[in-house]
Amino acid sequence: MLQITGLTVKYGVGVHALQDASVDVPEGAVAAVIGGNGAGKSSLMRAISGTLGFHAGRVVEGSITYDGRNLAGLSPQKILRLGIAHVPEGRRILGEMTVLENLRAGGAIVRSTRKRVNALQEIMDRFPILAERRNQRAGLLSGGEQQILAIGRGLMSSPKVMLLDEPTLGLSPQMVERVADTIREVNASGVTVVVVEQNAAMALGVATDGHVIERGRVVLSDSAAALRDSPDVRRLFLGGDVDEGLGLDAAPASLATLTRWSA
Ligand SMILES: Nc1ncnc2c1ncn2[C@@H]1O[C@H](COP(=O)(O)OP(=O)(O)OP(=O)(O)O)[C@@H](O)[C@H]1O
Repeated sequence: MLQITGLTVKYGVGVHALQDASVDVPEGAVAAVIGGNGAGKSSLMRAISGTLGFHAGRVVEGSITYDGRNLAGLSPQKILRLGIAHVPEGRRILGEMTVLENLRAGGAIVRSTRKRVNALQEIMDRFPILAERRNQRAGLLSGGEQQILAIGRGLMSSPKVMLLDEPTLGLSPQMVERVADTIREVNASGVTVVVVEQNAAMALGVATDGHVIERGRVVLSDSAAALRDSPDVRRLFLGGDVDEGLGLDAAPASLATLTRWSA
């Protein structure tokens, strides 16, 4: 469904954030992209959603195709209309606005009023916490609730693909579990998900496929189950048994090199 081939991304004149990165995301998958700080994970998401320009970045080589269509040169609005929603790192909730206003903002670009009303109802039904707090200022929600709101806002455009950038950053273990369940629900409703995480245990716990990025290069791609079982991935990214609870035992990703994979 989404094919990233030989992608090289640069910021300014010097910084290579991604080099020759290739990732295939089949329809219906949950693809986890894991790696340490500064590995290039957010840059991959920005490249897909066409938002690199907001960060003074650009694709200098390679291609991204979605349902066979090359996304090169398309605006973020056009990519959103085609069915790819990006929930960026940091959630970007409008804290002074209500939960409802935040959700409506998510559908503003792509939907008719009638479709927006229907989407809103579906999201309220799916996430009771958002329905209960619909008229409260979004800034009063907990971090985890704000993440669920950010996901709900992304769903307002009825995407076929959702890009989630660090959805569990700064959340309590209980909230990490809740966000993981939300990702599963979103996927079960037919949305293909790409989730970028430093919490590798959470990401590989919900994913079907996984990709390890190290210093701008995709050094390993396999099924999530194979990555969970890989001694190297366990040592570098998991630090515990993922089956024992979504990331609760996870050590932060090590920046130790994975050179033998990148050879
Ligand atoms: N707007 C920018 N201008 C210049 N360099 C940038 C910019 N954004 C990211 N970079 C650099 O590009 C590289 C990849 O960054 P990116 O944010 O994609 O990594 P990441 O894996 O998402 O890291 P993190 O988990 O810390 O967000 C890093 O060296 C980073 O410093």
